[in-house]
Amino acid sequence: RSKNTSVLPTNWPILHMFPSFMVNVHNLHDYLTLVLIGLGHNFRAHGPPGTGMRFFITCDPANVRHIFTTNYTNFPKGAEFVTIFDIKGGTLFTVDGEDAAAQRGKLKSVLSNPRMIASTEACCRNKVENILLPLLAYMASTGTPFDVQELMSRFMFDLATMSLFGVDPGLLSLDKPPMDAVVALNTVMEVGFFRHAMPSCCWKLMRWLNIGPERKLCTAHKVLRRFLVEMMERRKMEMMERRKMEMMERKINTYHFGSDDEQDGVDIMSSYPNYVDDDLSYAKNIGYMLAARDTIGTTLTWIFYNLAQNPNIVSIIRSEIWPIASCKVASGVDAMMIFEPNEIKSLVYLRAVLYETLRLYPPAPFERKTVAADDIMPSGHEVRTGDTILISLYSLGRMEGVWGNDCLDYNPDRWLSEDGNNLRYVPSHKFLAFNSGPRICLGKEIAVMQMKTVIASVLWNFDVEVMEGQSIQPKPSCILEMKNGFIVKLKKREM
Ligand code: HEM
Repeated sequence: RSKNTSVLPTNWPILHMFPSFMVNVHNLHDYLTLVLIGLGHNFRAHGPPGTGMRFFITCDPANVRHIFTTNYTNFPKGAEFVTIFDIKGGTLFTVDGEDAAAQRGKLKSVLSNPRMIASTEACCRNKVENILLPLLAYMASTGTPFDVQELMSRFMFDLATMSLFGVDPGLLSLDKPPMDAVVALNTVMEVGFFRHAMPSCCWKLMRWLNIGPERKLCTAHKVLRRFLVEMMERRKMEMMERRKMEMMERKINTYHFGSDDEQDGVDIMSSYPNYVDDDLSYAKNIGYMLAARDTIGTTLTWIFYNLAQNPNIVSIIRSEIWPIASCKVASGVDAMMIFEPNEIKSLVYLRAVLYETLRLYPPAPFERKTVAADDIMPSGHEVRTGDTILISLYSLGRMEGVWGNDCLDYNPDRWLSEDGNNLRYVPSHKFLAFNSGPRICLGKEIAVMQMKTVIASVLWNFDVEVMEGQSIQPKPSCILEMKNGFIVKLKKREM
């Protein structure tokens, strides 16, 4: 991959590099990658005068370590990020400093509570066994092509809502119920991308006039508010029902030794008993839905896409699963094999497949930080107070200087130790998909468990056939979804 100077953005008088980025906005991640290759992992870009757009764009691991770990207090998310994601305002996803530390501490203890982990595992496993696999078996028996991205989006939406509210909205179903709230979440991420790319005065004017993407976002807010209110109501009803049942059971069983504590639900809302229906709670719930749903749903789709191009890797995954499968009996009408999260936890090659997908297709393709005080990057670049730093995770995973000359090949082996039995250590400033430093993702192990459960169960029971003539490309959004989805057909495996 020689340095191609023809892709470098033209530095126009007045408009600077703004036109080059606007022309390539439909393909921004790949365009940025080419520019970062051409300019040695870092460059500076300015918007038109008066817009305050002063960017330093990087995918240099040494700079990443400096920004996310060594000097991270100097690189907060910043006020502009908060206005861009005003929907998540005041939550962990937009704040810094002590406020972030307090919210993070609380959420970390909620997500690492063993009862919460057990409940998340059970929800995922049951959803795969009772809904996902039978639905896929039906698709296979009727030879119906379907969009993996839509299916995974429905699946993850149900799981994220269940872990938040303890209520299953039931979007993953043969009847394909309307997915307005899913579309609304996607709109939040698409309009977020648009806001990142535009001078803030432009999108703020559009918001004031309620036109274009801002109008779409306004409608999305209304849909999401309605959805969250409905989920809270359903949660209340279901909890009342549960309590009634428990009381009846207590009357019947005079030897009941359980405490009230043990009867409490294990969804996330139960850990926030002082819930009030205000803007902050709304923002927290939306933030959680975006963190837990979009990331995994998107990654699962890219995994199936990559595996479809690499049947040899599918065979290796099946060989790794075989010792577990050979001790089990298939269940259900369609005789399918389901794998317990605990059984597949230690599968090293399957984890390498997830990481290899996240390297090339990180669901959060870029991070945005602000410079609090003038600083010099390890690369030697100076940054000034108020500058915006964009870190391209998408490009970082595709740099020859970081991953070697096969950086564009899909090769899970690169994650394995020499004997293939363990994972190789790769520092998070090189593999940034789950973020790095004190703000590293809090849901990494939950995500790995859910993705492994889905991939192992689907690959063991089905062969995946990709429909021809598709154009696979990322959508311009803050989440790396596919623009046109990914259509496949399934065939039940004979065993
Ligand atoms: C493939 C799956 C996932 C990926 C690639 C991923 C990636 C990330 C990234 C890049 C961030 C930093 C975001 C930012 O700074 O703006 C982040 C933060 C976070 N993630 Fe994840 N995530 C995944 C799944 C999850 C899940 C399932 C949960 C919850 C169960 C979760 C909870 C969080 C939380 C709470 C934060 C905020 C941490 C903080 O700001 O201190 N993530 N994640």
